[in-house]
Amino acid sequence: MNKPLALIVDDEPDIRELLEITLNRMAIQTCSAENVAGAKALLRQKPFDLCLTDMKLPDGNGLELVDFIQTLPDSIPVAVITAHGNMESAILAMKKGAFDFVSKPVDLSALRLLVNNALKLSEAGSVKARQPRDSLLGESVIMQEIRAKIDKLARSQAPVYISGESGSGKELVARLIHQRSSRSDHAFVAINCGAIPHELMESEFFGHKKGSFTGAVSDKKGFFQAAEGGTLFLDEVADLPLPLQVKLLRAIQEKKIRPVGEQQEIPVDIRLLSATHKNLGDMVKDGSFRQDLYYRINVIDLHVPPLRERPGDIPVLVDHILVKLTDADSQHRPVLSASALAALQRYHFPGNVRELENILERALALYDGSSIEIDDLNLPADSRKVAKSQDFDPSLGSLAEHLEKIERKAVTQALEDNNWDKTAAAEQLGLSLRSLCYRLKQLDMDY
Ligand SMILES: Nc1ncnc2c1ncn2[C@@H]1O[C@H](COP(=O)(O)OP(=O)(O)OP(=O)(O)O)[C@@H](O)[C@H]1O
Repeated sequence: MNKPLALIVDDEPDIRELLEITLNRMAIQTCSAENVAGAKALLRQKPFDLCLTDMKLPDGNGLELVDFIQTLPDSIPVAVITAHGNMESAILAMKKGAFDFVSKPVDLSALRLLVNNALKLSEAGSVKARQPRDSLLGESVIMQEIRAKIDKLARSQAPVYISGESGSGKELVARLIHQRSSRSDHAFVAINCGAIPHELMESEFFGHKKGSFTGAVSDKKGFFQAAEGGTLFLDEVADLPLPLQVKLLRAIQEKKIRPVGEQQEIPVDIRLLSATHKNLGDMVKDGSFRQDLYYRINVIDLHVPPLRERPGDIPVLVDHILVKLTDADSQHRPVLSASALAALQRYHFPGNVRELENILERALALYDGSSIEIDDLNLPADSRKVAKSQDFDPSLGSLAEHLEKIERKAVTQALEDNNWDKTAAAEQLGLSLRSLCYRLKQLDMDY
């Protein structure tokens, strides 16, 4: 098998040499450049598997190379070498598509981990070819965009902050990023930060040594060590108490943890994903969430929109859930009447996909065995009224056309009610301003 080929870009000969020796010992061939121009020329000539670049170069900076590599037909993993403590440039590089960073002075064991992760990424198409075990369903434009973003993010080590309402699919998104990444052979550890008693948090996160406190009867590994080599998903990250936020920030920044009662720090290799249904930005403003931690975990932001903003996803979700709940194949699953489906598409789903699962589970217990009707869904009375008055009649057009008509009517009504003030109309419709603008564009009603 051919040895992988890495490009090293640094203007300091000593550092170039150190990196070359380290990589050569890992059976990786290397080429070096001392500036941006030289690096670009080599990148055009040779099929590299990886690039390691210093940030400060005589004729420019490493970010230019990160940008340049994204434009190549076969983009390769690129990691930046940053001055110690300069998290800003590391974060900026990851936002631009660098898959990770290492800080100076370069810790060789951290470098080896990084290089191994990078090379797993470039194993010919292995990431893309890997079959996902879970799938994020939905044919709406926004869901297609989210799936494409997941594929892209799976190739990076950057922390991702997933926002969205409860039950909208944030954990599923996190699992998919992990399953499609080079870390998928290691653990995906999902933690609900709101469910851990505050006094146990430090030991749960970082582990403890036997005898370090009453009740510590043996050494215990924490979540970080459980996720070693894999992904740590912090759900409800907004619920972390301030003292733990400080410790978490340190662990992420240094890539090291110190178990309770232990003198030595232990290096850890995890990818951090986090989520919450709360508004972390507001919490930073009111001082209940640390700005520096927010900045660090929110390198890449991925928003999962509520189900009511993508009613077009409901049919495929219904099919999937009914198959899952009844263990039937897709041809023998129970079916929904057209009016029941239309009612679901009108419903505002405060509990999102999780609520849809519950509604269907209940309906399966109630329906008469032929098809699931509106009454079997047990939706709140007001949403049923609307649905009945707007029943779907297939002779008048397709379901998509029918839904578009309803949507157009509701949007126009809200704009008229609010004197064409988009912000107020969005509020009335229970949408963010951004989603209203997006919908206006889709409906060709942009003004
Ligand atoms: N697009 C989707 N395709 C298939 N299943 C989905 C989709 N979105 C959500 N689900 C399912 O809905 C349920 C809730 O999703 P998930 O737990 O990921 O939501 P969440 O946003 O993390 O919720 P919470 O904020 O309460 O933790 C899960 O069973 C998940 O598999």
